[in-house]
Amino acid sequence: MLTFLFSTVDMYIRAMKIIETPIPGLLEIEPTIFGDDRGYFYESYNKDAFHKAGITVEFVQDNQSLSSKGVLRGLHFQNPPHAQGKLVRVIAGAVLDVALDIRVGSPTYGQHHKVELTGENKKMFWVPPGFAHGFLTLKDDTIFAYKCTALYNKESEGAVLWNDPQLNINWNIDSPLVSEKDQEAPAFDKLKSQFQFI
Ligand SMILES: Cc1cn([C@H]2C[C@H](O)[C@@H](COP(=O)(O)OP(=O)(O)O[C@H]3O[C@H](C)C(=O)[C@H](O)[C@H]3O)O2)c(=O)[nH]c1=O
Repeated sequence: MLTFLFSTVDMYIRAMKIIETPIPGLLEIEPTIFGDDRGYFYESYNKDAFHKAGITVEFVQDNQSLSSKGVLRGLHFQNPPHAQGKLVRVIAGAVLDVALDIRVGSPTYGQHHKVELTGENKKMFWVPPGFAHGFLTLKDDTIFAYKCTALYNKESEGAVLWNDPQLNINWNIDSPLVSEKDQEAPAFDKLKSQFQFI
């Protein structure tokens, strides 16, 4: 029975359910939501629960952004030694969130995983260092919040072109609102990734 309770695919930890993705290391997380006639409560981060789930990282910076519908931010990363792991979620609204494996030597190098994060589903997504990250907002007034395992370091920032056809990411949109910086990001085959798969 214990084995069943702690299967490797869905581990039920006190405050959350961990769901593995086709890319090892990328995890979807469903927190336990406590609802009552006032509304809801949930732990958006619990160090003990995360460490028990194997996410034994320390977060050092929290970020938050507001976007209208049809905004695409990404695909971004910071190069080593400033690489960031990100625990991302949507406080209000909805996004299609994407993480792209840019670790040289990884069996899933160049592959991505998509997940819809919304204020309703309160789902979270753990994106370790070694992935480029981005999202497309699906609703107006979407508030995106995330914890980072390394501080912002502008000089180490890198990006991959969001609609590079070789990545085959289906964003379901032709013309999102993208920053000039993101529109000029290099194609994946021009990326000289500094991340090694270990
Ligand atoms: C990321 C960041 C930005 N900034 C400043 C730099 C710019 O003056 C301004 C907006 O930055 P940017 O246009 O890069 O913001 P996003 O496009 O939302 O970037 C983020 O979007 C994707 C989805 C990510 O995963 C990254 O965490 C991050 O790159 O905030 C800071 O001061 N600190 C920071 O940590």
